[in-house]
Amino acid sequence: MSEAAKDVAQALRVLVSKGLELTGLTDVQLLQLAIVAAVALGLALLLKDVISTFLIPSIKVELTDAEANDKIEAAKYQLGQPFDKDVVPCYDPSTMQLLGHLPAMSAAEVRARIARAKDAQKVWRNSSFSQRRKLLRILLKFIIENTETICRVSARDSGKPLLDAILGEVVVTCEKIHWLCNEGERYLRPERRSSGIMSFYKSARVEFHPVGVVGAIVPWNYPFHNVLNPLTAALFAGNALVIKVSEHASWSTGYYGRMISAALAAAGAPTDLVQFVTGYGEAGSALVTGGVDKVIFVGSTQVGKLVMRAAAETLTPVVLELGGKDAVIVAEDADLSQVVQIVLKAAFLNCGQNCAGGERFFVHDKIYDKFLEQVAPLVRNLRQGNPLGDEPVDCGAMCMPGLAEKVHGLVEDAVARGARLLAGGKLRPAAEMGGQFYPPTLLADVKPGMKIWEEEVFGPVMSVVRWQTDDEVVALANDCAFGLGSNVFAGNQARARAIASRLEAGMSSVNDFATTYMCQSLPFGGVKHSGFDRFAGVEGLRGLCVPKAVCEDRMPLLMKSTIPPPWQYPVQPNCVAFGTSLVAMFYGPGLVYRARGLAALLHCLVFPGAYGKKASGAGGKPKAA
Ligand SMILES: NC(=O)c1ccc[n+]([C@@H]2O[C@H](COP(=O)([O-])OP(=O)(O)OC[C@H]3O[C@@H](n4cnc5c(N)ncnc54)[C@H](O)[C@@H]3O)[C@@H](O)[C@H]2O)c1
Repeated sequence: MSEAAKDVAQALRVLVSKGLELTGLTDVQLLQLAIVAAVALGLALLLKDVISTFLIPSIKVELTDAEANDKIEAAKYQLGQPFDKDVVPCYDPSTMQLLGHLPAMSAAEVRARIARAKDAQKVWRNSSFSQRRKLLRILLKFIIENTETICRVSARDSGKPLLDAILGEVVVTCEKIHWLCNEGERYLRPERRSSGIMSFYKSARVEFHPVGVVGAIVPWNYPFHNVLNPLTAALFAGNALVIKVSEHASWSTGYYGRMISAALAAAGAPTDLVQFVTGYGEAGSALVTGGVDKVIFVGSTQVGKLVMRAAAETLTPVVLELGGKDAVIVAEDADLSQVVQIVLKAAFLNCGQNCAGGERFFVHDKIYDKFLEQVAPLVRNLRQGNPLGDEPVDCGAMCMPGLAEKVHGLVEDAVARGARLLAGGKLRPAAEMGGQFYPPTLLADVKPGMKIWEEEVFGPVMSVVRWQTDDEVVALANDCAFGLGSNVFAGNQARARAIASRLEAGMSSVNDFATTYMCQSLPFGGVKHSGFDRFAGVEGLRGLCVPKAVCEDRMPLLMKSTIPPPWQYPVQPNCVAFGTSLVAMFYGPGLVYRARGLAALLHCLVFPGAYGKKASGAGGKPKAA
């Protein structure tokens, strides 16, 4: 036991014996008392928790037939079927069943929605953090009570298996709400900063004011999380949100939108605070230029550039969360029994339709064959089909029409240029498969020069690359236009960390995959063609605010700013000498400079007449006597 620990133990002994002396209790009685007190405290905390949970209002959301029963038969949607350009047709990509139509909004409708959100935000910006937490807790309670329905609706809209919906739609959303409720206020409260040397008598702080109306434009891969992600942060920061959902996954916003309206009403928030925009690129473009105060764009690099160009017209700030092509590096000493199942999830969760999805798997030469031997049969045995059918499936459908064909083109090109196809890789038309599917595919010996080396796949393809030295794998991984996430597995964690630190990416997970997103305190975002600025985490939350710098007198009765006499208009001949001596006194490198500065300052004040008549102060030097 260390000396310090011995001292503490001795102090405790003295305290207990004094306590026994004072109360007249035996040590057994004291122990009993302590146990009773601990149990009472535990019960009180439990009761508080039960009461506060009970006090969170519950909301009810009526379901339409198609939302309540995903087995009902509906007319089939034919790809390429002509339709009115004023509507967005919604269909289930796993079955091609037509789910309905939503309006393709005009620019005028988008602007009207922004105006409604603006009015609502004028009220909401004054809401307290406890009211904002209440809103989030209402949503969280609803999500917990309706997890399966939320996942089924998402599965129908986007074709993902229920487990993938739980992981990618619900868990991350709950984690985010939990973080916002627990830590959000801490990062949005005014933050003290140092006031500097010359302003030592001031107090300085940053205040985080809501930007106003946030415009979010989101893709189709996670229809629930893509809405709740910007919504929870934007509203918690005191903003309103206008959100443009993807034309390829709009149907579920009916259910999610009713959930949000009910939660806003139950929290006493203005119900116009969240506005949905449905439609195509024109509607998204109208949102960018329609008067929102900040744009969060989540989508492809190509469209991200258009958004940035449009936002330049109105000088609207943008966050760009764009494509990714994440590297997963596996070193020769990695624990394959851990790695194999993780890399399968990295490649095939949500059928590979993840921005931060594993696309490039760099496996060390020494374990390359063993890795492929273990992974290949598992990929071949992945079951694919309708996630809401009678048989369980591991992989679902491709949400976006035409994506399966695009992915297949990349696979064919890689095979033609020497890649080995070890699983999948066969395109079967939607009519034959009953839905838009592309099989889980494994490609070995992928190399630079293949299209798949450069382009984002956004589909169920695991491309495996061989490497030998750490320098080589870093160079290979960085040979990429994208830089969103990155992942390194090695038995030696320090080596994994060292490799990760050299990767050009916005995020790195060491001995895990994309785990940074489960830490909602961390920022999410990329470098290079994966975009810029950050969403999520402290940085993302504060990014939804205007960071206003405020400075005021620390003790106004004792000291306040006044312009020193030499600097008052008309300025005095000693004004420059006064300035130079002040600079030396405050910022001089060491005591000698500072003392000289002080002496010069005193001279300046005591003998102002020594500085001539000119305001220039003759270079700060006293005139010759
Ligand atoms: N970095 C991230 O956080 C993240 C997350 C998910 C997806 N993504 C990326 O999204 C892409 C897939 O999604 P997608 O196919 O829906 O992307 P996309 O860029 O085609 O569309 C995204 C959204 O932008 C809208 N849009 C289209 N043209 C527009 C315009 N001119 N102005 C404004 N909005 C416009 C679309 O209607 C849609 O709502 C992939 O590249 C993927 O990596 C990135």
